[in-house]
Amino acid sequence: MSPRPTQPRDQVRFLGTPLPWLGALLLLYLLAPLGAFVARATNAPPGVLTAPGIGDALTVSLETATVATAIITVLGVPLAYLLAQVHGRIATLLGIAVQLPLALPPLMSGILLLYVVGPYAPLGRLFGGRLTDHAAGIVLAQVFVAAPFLIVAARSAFAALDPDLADVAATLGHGRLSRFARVALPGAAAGIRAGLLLAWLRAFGEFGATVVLAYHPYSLPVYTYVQFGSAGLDTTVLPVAVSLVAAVAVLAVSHYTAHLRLHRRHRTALPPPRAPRARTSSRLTFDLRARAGTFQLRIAHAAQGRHLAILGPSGSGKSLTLRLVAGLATPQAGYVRLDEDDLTALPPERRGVGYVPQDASLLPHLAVWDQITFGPDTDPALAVYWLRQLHLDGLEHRLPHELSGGQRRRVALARALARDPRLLLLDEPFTGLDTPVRDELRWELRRLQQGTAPTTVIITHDPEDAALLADEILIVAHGRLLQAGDQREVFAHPATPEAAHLLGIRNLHTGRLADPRTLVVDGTRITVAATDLPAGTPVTWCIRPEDVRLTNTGGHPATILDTVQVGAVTEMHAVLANGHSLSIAVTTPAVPATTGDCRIHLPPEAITVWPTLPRNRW
Ligand SMILES: Nc1ncnc2c1ncn2[C@@H]1O[C@H](COP(=O)(O)OP(=O)(O)OP(=O)(O)O)[C@@H](O)[C@H]1O
Repeated sequence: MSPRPTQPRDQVRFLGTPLPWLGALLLLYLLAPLGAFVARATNAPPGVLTAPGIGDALTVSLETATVATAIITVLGVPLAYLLAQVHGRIATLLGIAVQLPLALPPLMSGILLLYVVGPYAPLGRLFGGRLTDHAAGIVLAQVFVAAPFLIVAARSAFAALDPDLADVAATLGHGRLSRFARVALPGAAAGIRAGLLLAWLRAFGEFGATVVLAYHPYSLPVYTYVQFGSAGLDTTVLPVAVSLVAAVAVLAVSHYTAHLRLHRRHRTALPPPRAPRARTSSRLTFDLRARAGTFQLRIAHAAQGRHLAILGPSGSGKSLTLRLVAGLATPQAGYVRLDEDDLTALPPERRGVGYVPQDASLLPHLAVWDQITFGPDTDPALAVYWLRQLHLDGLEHRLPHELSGGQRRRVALARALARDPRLLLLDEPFTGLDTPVRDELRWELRRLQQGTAPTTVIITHDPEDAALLADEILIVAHGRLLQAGDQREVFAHPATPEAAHLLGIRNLHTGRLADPRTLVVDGTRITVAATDLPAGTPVTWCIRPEDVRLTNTGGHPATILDTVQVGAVTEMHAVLANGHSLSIAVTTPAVPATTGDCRIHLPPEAITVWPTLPRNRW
């Protein structure tokens, strides 16, 4: 989402505080010397505006600063990337080490460098003393003092990247180097550009280390120092003016290029579409043990169905399971198989698995067509097929921020499908979408599943997603499998109260068995299908709202407190005489909105009973 522009009212409020005055004070301090310089320069006697040798000094400074910045870029960007990847004590130590040159007075940095590249140091001798008092010495000094500016800025930019982008790129077939070049570099471009500018400016203005390491040839700052020392303040007017002009020119160019758009928009004609080749659906089998921090996951399943849903509460290990299957996380032990193929040892880019993370994770600098064909071996004809199937025609040139939430999800889906994966992994694909968009996309996905889409595994919190998009359900909680099986079977017979809760069954209560066929709930006796539990067992029981019947005779007295018509379903909130709440859902015939006394029938075969165990939670 793009940041909200500052409103004029906000600005007015800001102006009423002391903050602008504090900022203005610093700005005044920063600009005052420049103002004073301009005043002095305009009144300077004409004779001081000549400075023999200044052209050479300027050339030396421009060239050495540019070469130093090039070296800093080639070496510093990979170092910054590496530093953004490592964590812990080593990362902290490395971070401190690369920032040390910032803390040292440049003069001392020059002295330290002399120990390494000076004429009597081993490296200096190796180069016949040409690393000092030479342009090479200026470059070495500039690299030392200016490199931290790039490294610090680029490291922050790399660290701020959404890791899902690299994960998606991996599942699309991009190896490590390609992910660095195609995902990390463009993503961190703004930070790198800012770091480069700072590094160049710092290198251009470098004096302290340079004067120790390479007094000759004169760089512009050293030349200015020499002029000042030998002929006084007035003779520095021209060198200072030249420095200012050069710095302002570089800042202006940088400012202009910062607004140039890095992204490309697709302009060529699309090829004719090609449908994915028909194939038998693959069966997923896995047995995985993994750790994430203190969290332990142990999950195994041999899928019988073609489409799996993993249902579970937040933090139960659903995403971790999906990432393990995709190869984006490493298990402590176990395997992942697709049919007879063992994927366990394969990196994500070679698993042939499509992955759609929770928030679509589109690359911000790529237009829709480039997103969909981002996989290195994506067939453009297949990409066009999915573009059309997912109703994205006409949006090819749009950038992610120009798409709606639903369109972004469609692009992410098309991108994963365009590589023709054998297995499609979807991590909560409808989160954050409003109901109509969610419904539309859900039915769209179901249509694709029934057609050409590959085997799918979908993670969801929503039982409706599972009912619509899976023929097999896995319920996980606390890193363990609670129940797995055919979708209808799991919905009809949840294995535990926690599973029932996750399946969205609302009428979940406790009671005690008077005998294997009679449940007592706060004095109300309810007949259940025969259980093999002994009399006196404390139990948890449930009945689906749609299984509760309104009746004229028999049943239990109850009071309807509220009735709501939700589409074709009438939902009622009732209480039994003992005060227990019950949800009732009636589809046909339409029930008039009503409240008041009634009688309800709880069919014994619709009631599920579990012995209450101390660890049962929902
Ligand atoms: N990098 C990590 N370091 C430490 N713990 C982690 C890490 N990644 C995940 N976890 C922990 O692992 C557990 C499982 O995480 P996971 O993302 O798989 O949950 P989830 O079931 O997908 O949850 P949600 O529905 O909220 O996305 C959580 O308790 C989480 O805090």
